[in-house]
Amino acid sequence: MSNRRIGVMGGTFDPVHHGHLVAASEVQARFELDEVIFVPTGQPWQKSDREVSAAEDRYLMTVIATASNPRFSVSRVDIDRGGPTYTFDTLNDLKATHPEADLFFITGADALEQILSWRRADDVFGLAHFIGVTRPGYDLDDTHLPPGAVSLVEVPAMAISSTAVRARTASGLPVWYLVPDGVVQYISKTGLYSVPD
Ligand SMILES: Nc1ncnc2c1ncn2[C@@H]1O[C@H](COP(=O)(O)OP(=O)(O)OP(=O)(O)O)[C@@H](O)[C@H]1O
Ligand SMILES: O=C(O)c1ccc[n+]([C@@H]2O[C@H](COP(=O)([O-])O)[C@@H](O)[C@H]2O)c1
Repeated sequence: MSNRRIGVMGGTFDPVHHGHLVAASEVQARFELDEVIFVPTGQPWQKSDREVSAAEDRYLMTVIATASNPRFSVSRVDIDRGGPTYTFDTLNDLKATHPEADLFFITGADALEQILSWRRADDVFGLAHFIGVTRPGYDLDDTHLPPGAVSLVEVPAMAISSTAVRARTASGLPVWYLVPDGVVQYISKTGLYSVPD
């Protein structure tokens, strides 16, 4: 029997949006993945220059956003480990719980650009095959990465960022259709991203 094929979509997801979901869905189909596990970060250490929402809010929004897709699930490994999140740890933890699986780590073009600055960057490529996906505004390039370690995939262009969703909410602009309906409702119910009066 062939190994189970598991996609891993790591992100801060503050909040999760349709850019993340479309990328995961496209890679799932193209690479015939059995499932895609979304892994919200604990502390995203390369975003330490800004406030990041509570891990539980980011986790719950990711659960809400992925609940309707039977091939999507959400893992708490990075949140429960505590401390700064390193993909080296994420992949080792997922390998321990899924020893028979082949892992495929999905990243947008912007994250792919930064990979050599990650902790133990040389070692992460031995733990998963990396899949870089297109993102409007960024060049998708893997010439800085080990040959054969990365596949590049064009996904439907979604010019959406979590930064824009937070900024729109703070300015009172709608975020309907940028994030799933349940996430719009979660943001509104909790007051996340609103500027206090
Ligand atoms: N619109 C998009 N299209 C393709 N990939 C995306 C898109 N948005 C995010 N990604 C990828 O999803 C992963 C998680 O992204 P992240 O949670 O940091 O979202 P973000 O929109 O970049 O957030 P922020 O604006 O807060 O920096 C990264 O690999 C990122 O490159
Ligand atoms: O391993 C690292 O040092 C590292 C540094 C920055 C980002 N990452 C991972 O890259 C993914 C996208 O991160 P971000 O910050 O763009 O949301 C997420 O899974 C992070 O844990 C990993």
